[in-house]
Amino acid sequence: MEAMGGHVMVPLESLSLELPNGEIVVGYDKEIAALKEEISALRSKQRHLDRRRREALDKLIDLKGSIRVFCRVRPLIQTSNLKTKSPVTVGQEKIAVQSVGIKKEFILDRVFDQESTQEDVFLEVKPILKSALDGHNVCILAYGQTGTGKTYTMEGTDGKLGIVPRAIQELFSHASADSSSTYSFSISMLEVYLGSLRDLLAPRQTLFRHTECSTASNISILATKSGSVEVEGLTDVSVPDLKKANQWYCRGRRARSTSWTNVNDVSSRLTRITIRKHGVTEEVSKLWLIDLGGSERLLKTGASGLTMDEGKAINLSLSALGDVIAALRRKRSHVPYRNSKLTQILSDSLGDGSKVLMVVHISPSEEDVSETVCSLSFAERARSIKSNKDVSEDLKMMKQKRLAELDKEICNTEQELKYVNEQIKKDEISLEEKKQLYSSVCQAVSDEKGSPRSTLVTGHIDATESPQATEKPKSRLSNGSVPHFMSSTACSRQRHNAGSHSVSKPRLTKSVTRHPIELSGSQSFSYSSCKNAAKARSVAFSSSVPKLKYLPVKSDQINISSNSIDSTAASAPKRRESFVSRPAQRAPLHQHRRRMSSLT
Ligand SMILES: Nc1ncnc2c1ncn2[C@@H]1O[C@H](COP(=O)(O)OP(=O)(O)OP(=O)(O)O)[C@@H](O)[C@H]1O
Repeated sequence: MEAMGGHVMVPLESLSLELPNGEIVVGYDKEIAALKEEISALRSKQRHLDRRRREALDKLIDLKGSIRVFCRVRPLIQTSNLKTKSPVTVGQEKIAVQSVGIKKEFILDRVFDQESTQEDVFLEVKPILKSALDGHNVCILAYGQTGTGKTYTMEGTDGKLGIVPRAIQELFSHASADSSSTYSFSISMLEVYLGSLRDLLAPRQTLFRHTECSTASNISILATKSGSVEVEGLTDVSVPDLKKANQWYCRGRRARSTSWTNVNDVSSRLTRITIRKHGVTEEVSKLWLIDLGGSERLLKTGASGLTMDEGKAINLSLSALGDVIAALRRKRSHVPYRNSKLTQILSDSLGDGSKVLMVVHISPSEEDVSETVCSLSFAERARSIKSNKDVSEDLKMMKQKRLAELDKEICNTEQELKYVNEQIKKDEISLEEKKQLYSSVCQAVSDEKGSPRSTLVTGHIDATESPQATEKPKSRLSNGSVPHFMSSTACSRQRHNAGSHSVSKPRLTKSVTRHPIELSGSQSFSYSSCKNAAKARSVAFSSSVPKLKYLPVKSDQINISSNSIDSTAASAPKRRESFVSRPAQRAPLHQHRRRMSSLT
C-alpha cells in the first residue's frame, strides 16, 4: 500500500471478496494457478494412458489377427410344417456341417448361433471401432448367401439396431467422453452394382437399372501417391452430431431401397465414416461398413439375361475380394486390388495397418447346405490366423494368456482414463467459475464511471498508528458447506456477527495472496464504486457468487500519507495498481486498528 496525496494505496493483489453469506474469498490466484497446474499434469497423464491403451489394443488385435472372421447363423425360418434337423452345429469358435455326403468342420474367430442378439455381435465389434478412432482404417464386411441376414446384422430393424447405427452411436459417445482429443466425422454412402458406383447421398438420385447404369455414375477412384484412395465425386457429408449422422444414414438407406428396386441382393452397399482426430497433428481414418451382395453361385440359381449379368458382377466382385484377402493373408508383394471396383475402393482399408472384420452369414436350412459350405470355406480362407487345430496346446494356452493380459491392461487403462477425464472436466469447470468470478471483478473496475484510474477507498491511516497486525489469518479452512478457498476469516465472522452497520463502512483486511486480476497497470480499485458495481452485478451472478466487499490491505505493505512515514514504507514494494482513499470516507484509526487486530 502506498500513500498518495493523503490516500492510502492498497495493492490490487490484496483484494479479497466477500460472499453473500459473509464468507471471505482469498487466494484466488493461488487457486487458479494450482488448478491450471493440476489440469496440465492430468493432461499429460491422459496422453500417457492413451498411448498405453493404444499399444495394448494394437497388440491385442494383431494377436487376434488383423483379418478376423466371424460367422452368424440366421434363425431357422420354417417354410413348411415339416421339421427337419439343421445340418449346422455351432460352438464358440467352431462350426460343423453334416449332411448327406458332407461332413466338415470350420474354425473361425467367433461363431454366433441362432439365438445371438445384435448386442452380442456388437460387443465383439467394439474393439475394432476403437482402432478406427486410434487412426487405423477399418473395414467391417457382411458376407453370405442372399437372405441369410447380412442386412439384418449391418442395419438391423427398428428395435434391434445393427452394427452401422450402433457404430455411429459408439463413435460419437467415445468422442464426447475423450477430452484429450477432438474428433469430427463425415459420412458417405454408395452402392456398387454391375461394376458401377452410385452415390446414395447425392442431392438428386438417378434411377437406373438397365442401360443407364453404365453412365449414371460420375464417381471415379483415384489412388494417391501415399497409397490412400480418394473416391472422387462421392458426396461426403460432415456430421456434427449423432442426430445429423443418423438422419444422413437413414437418407442413404432410403435412397438405396427406393431407387434400384430389387437389386439389394446383387449390389453391395457401402457406408464410409471418415474420422478426423484433431490433436497436435491431425489423424484421418476411414471406417467402412459394407453389406455385400448375395454370394450364391450362378449355377444353382439357373440365372439368365440381366440376372446372369448381375450374378456375374457380384461374383466377380466377391471373388476379387477373396483374392485380395488371400494375398494379404499370405503377405504377397502383389495384391490384386484392381480386379474390381469394390477392391479398388477398399485398397487402403484392407492392407497394411488396417483392420478387417468379416461376418459371414449362413442359413441353418438343409436346402442351403452347399451354399453354407461354400461360405464357410471362404470364411476360413480369409482368416489371417492359422486354424487352432494346426497349433500346439502350449501355444494355444500362451496365446490365451497373453490375450487375457492385454484385455485386462486395456480395461484397467480405460478405467484410469475415465477417471482422469472426469477429473479434468471437473477441474476445468472449477477453473472456469473462478475465472468468471475474477472477470466480473475486473468488469466492476472497468465500469468505474468516467475515470480509467478507478479508486478504492481503504480508510485513512494515521502516521503514528499504523496497523501492527502482520500475521496471516489463523485459518481459512472450509466449514464444509463451501469450498475451502471460500472459507471465512476471523474478520468476516466478526463483522458478520456485528451487524449490518459495520458492513457499509470501508474496512481493512489482511491480504494473503496476490490476485492476478487482468487490469492494465494504470487501473486501480475504488472501494465504493466496486461495492456498488459488485452489488449490482450480484444479480447476474449465481447466489453463491460473492460481491466485492473487502478492502484488503497487506499490513506489511501499508504506507502512510506523504507527511507521515511508516517504518515499513522503504521495504514495501511499490505497485502501480493501487487503491486511493478519499478523506471523506476515511475510517477512524481506532476502528481500523480493531479490525486489524481481529485478524490475528
Ligand atoms: N439373426 C436374425 N434374427 C432374426 N431375424 C433375422 C436374423 N437374420 C436375418 N433375419 C431375417 O431374415 C430375413 C432376411 O434377412 P436379410 O434381408 O438381412 O438377409 P440378407 O442376407 O441381407 O439378404 P440380401 O442378400 O437379399 O440383402 C429378414 O426378414 C431378417 O429380418
